[in-house]
Amino acid sequence: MSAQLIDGKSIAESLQSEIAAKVEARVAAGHRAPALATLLVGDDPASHVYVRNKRNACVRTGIRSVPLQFGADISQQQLLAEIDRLNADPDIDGILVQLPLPAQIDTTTVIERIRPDKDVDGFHPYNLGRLAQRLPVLRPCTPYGVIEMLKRSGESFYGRRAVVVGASNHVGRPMALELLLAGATATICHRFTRDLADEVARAEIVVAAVGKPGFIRGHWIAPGATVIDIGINRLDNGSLCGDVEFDVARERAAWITPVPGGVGPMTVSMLMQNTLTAAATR
Ligand SMILES: Nc1nc(=O)c2c([nH]1)NC[C@@H]1CN(c3ccc(C(=O)N[C@@H](CCC(=O)O)C(=O)O)cc3)C=[N+]21
Repeated sequence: MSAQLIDGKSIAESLQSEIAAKVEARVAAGHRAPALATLLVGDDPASHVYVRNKRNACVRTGIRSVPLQFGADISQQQLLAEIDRLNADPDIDGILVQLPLPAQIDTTTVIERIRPDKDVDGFHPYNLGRLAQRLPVLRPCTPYGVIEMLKRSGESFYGRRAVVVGASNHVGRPMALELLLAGATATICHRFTRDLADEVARAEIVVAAVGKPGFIRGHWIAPGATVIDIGINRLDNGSLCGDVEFDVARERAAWITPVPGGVGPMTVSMLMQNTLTAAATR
């Protein structure tokens, strides 16, 4: 049996239409359009796809995009001064600093400088802490997108065994917190996990967030499982692939997300949602 594909791209598009309607209603009620400032430092080629997709999503939802670009040699102090300016600007609702940053800049210092109520990435310790305490405000876009995608495909979480592979601050950890909030039994696996194949084989929901092409072997997947692939790996031939050995996994899973066209577009839609939320709670 071959798994059903979860069409993240089309779910993300429906979500953007709903966000567009809400933005339009706000504007009709006399508010200005929500505004998102994005700060791109240097030019990491991998950032371009994401930046382009964000720009398109802003156009589709009616969110005002304020793109700011800086040379790779900008000092930390200069970048922090930009954030301070945007923090204080009443016409800006959301601030996103594209990661990774060049080596002279300390990422934690930068993230912690963004006002929590403008932190549309949901990376600030305030927002992660709120999620950990079941009181989410601005939620990290990728994990939030995975939950929204599964809800909209009619999947339930209560009591289900979910295994997240990857324990990063921005994806794996908040993913486990989201699954826990949704009622799943959440396990996080990482580089010191002793028997990864066993952990994955026990999972009814597998979420891969490793950043290594084909790292999750298809034969590990339990028959009938739901497989969510967060990996976005660019191969030498220019194509994108996920962390899951897709062709084998899809013959065992009941539901699986493709790469591209799965979680990536959902991340972008949740960024639009967070920007709208930030504007509405201003
Ligand atoms: N502060 C910050 N926040 C982020 O959320 C963030 C970041 N920095 N740095 C880079 C990563 C990567 N990321 C992507 C999100 C969506 C797609 C995406 O839309 N992918 C599509 C497009 C594929 C294509 O057209 O090639 C897909 O998977 O179908 C890609 C990459 C967000 N990131």
